Amino acid sequence: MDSITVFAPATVANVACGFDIFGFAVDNPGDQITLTARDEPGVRITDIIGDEGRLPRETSRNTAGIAIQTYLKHINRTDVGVDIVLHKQMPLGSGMGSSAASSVAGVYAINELLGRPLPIMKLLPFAMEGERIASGSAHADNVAPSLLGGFVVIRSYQPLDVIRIETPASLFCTLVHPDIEVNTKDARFILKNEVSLKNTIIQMGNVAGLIAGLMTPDYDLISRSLVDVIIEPVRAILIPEFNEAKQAALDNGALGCSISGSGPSMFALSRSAEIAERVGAAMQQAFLSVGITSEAYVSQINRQGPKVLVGEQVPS
Ligand SMILES: Nc1ncnc2c1ncn2[C@@H]1O[C@H](COP(=O)(O)OP(=O)(O)OP(=O)(O)O)[C@@H](O)[C@H]1O
Ligand SMILES: N[C@@H](CCO)C(=O)O
Repeated sequence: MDSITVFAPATVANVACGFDIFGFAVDNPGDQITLTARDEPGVRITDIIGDEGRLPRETSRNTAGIAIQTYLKHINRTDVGVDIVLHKQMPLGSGMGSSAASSVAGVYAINELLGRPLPIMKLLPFAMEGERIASGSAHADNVAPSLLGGFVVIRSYQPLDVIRIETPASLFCTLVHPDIEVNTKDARFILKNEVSLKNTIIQMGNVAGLIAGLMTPDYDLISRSLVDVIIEPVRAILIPEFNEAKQAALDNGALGCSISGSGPSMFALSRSAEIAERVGAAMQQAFLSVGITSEAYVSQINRQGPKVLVGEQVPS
């Protein structure tokens, strides 16, 4: 095989109470990448479509490029030559894991193109390198769910310990992206370094409650646990109409609603597709009331992660 096209899904990181440790994948949007083998060694970005010229074409500054480069170095295959065409199908600085979707699509595609020398789980550190250049921090709560699919817990970063959690089949996510931009680097910079013992205890209770609620499953427990007393109060000011959009989601039957990743997108979880659609319309209306247009996406938790669109998937 000398060419492959892969799609990697967007993700909701943090999931209210789990800053840097929880994330899940959704069906759409996502990024698409095509890799074509070349005789001459080296990783080259030949085209990026859909970024309005804003993303770095330099391999070592693009999350897809850096993920592929560090992967090839690790497996001692710097002799490999590959051309990258990246189709950005989601906005930058969106809070939907745009930088992560590119790096996951890239590293997954190169591993398949080479006949899968590494198991999927081992690709995670290379995708995390993409996050390091995008936001200054190699956080895994976008790349891990995009790569593995499903709802993921990062129990530890050193050593990396990632667990995939079962979620109820009828759990639906509404993701609303208001047409404004928040840079992850900036959204991390405004966070406080100290947290009170009182808030730590509340947050730990919600973290444990959310996992128990998802695994049982217990929708009321999920609902009670989708609360963030540490990060959301600080970052909410970056999102105009945050409180109104959140209230609209809850009034329309959402189990909970918070910031997706570092924002400005917001997510809500609901018990059915119908409720999730209604919640999305109400949230969009809240943004529109102050003249902010938005896109809404409704899907189940995506359990598949990346998928090969053109080319052959290596059998597992
Ligand atoms: N392939 C890529 N896709 C997206 N951003 C990239 C890529 N390569 C490099 N970057 C850089 O990463 C930054 C965007 O990352 P940022 O984390 O702010 O957005 P995001 O990934 O959409 O956010 P979030 O992780 O909150 O969803 C931009 O500065 C951009 O230049
Ligand atoms: N956990 C990261 C995710 C960024 O999408 C943050 O909130 O900064």
